[in-house]
Amino acid sequence: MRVRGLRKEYPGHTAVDGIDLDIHRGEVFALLGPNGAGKTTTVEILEGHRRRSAGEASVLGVDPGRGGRAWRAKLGMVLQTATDAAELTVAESVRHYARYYPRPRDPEEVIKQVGLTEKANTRVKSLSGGQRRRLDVALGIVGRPELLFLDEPTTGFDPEARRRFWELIRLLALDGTTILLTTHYLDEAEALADRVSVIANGTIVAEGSPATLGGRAGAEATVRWEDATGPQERRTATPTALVRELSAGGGELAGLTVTRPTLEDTYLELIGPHS
Ligand SMILES: Nc1ncnc2c1ncn2[C@@H]1O[C@H](COP(=O)(O)OP(=O)(O)OP(=O)(O)O)[C@@H](O)[C@H]1O
Repeated sequence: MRVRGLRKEYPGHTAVDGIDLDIHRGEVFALLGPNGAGKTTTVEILEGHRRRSAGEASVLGVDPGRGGRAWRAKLGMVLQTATDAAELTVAESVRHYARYYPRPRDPEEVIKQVGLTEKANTRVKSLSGGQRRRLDVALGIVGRPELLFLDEPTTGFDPEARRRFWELIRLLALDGTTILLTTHYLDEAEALADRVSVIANGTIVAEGSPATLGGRAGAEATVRWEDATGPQERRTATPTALVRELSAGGGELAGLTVTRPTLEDTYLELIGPHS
């Protein structure tokens, strides 16, 4: 996927203000950013659901503004707003969706992968919020997409469902599926994404791997410990040397921790000036 200078103007408001993206085949890419940053608008343009005001975009080699049926069949989507077929059962919904695609996955297998086997014969309207979201994921992947868009896919998931979903995404990525994900969960981005972009006010403010974003890899460590006078804290680029110096007397250092900025710390620092 290649995007250059993407813009979206609404009356009196620029939602996306010149975004460039390169997402390679088989890559898991996460878009991060505060509410209203322009993530969903960007994703919807790339899915062919929204017209752009300016810029270039190529998604699986096709301009998403002009993608036809064959192009659409190669995409999978989990949108923010749930699909509505409340009277059908889970199994009926997934089977129904599978029929739209030339090479669908086995619906029963997909239902199992999202952990809904026990609910296969339950009507969609009777599912809990998190179960409903898992069904959305099932519908997004049943067509065996080459490119999968996931817009805040795990909102409402319990922790176990989230871990299970992460496993599923890793399997899909191993299988060669390209994945574009938006999320507010920084641990999710860290667990899944090869690369992330941080969007604020419609522009990209940082891009990189979760480990190196915003200079994170080279950031100073914070060393904390306790001595007779109470809790101590020092920031240093050479924590090993500091710990060696502190422990020269041979005793244990009470309460010793060495931490680096988390992805969340880095993210909050990046968007700070924009929020
Ligand atoms: N149809 C619309 N008409 C006018 N403004 C819109 C429309 N859709 C979105 N916007 C505005 O565009 C901006 C970007 O919205 P968008 O939904 O892309 O943000 P987001 O990054 O996905 O946020 P969130 O994290 O809350 O989902 C917001 O200020 C929003 O109010």
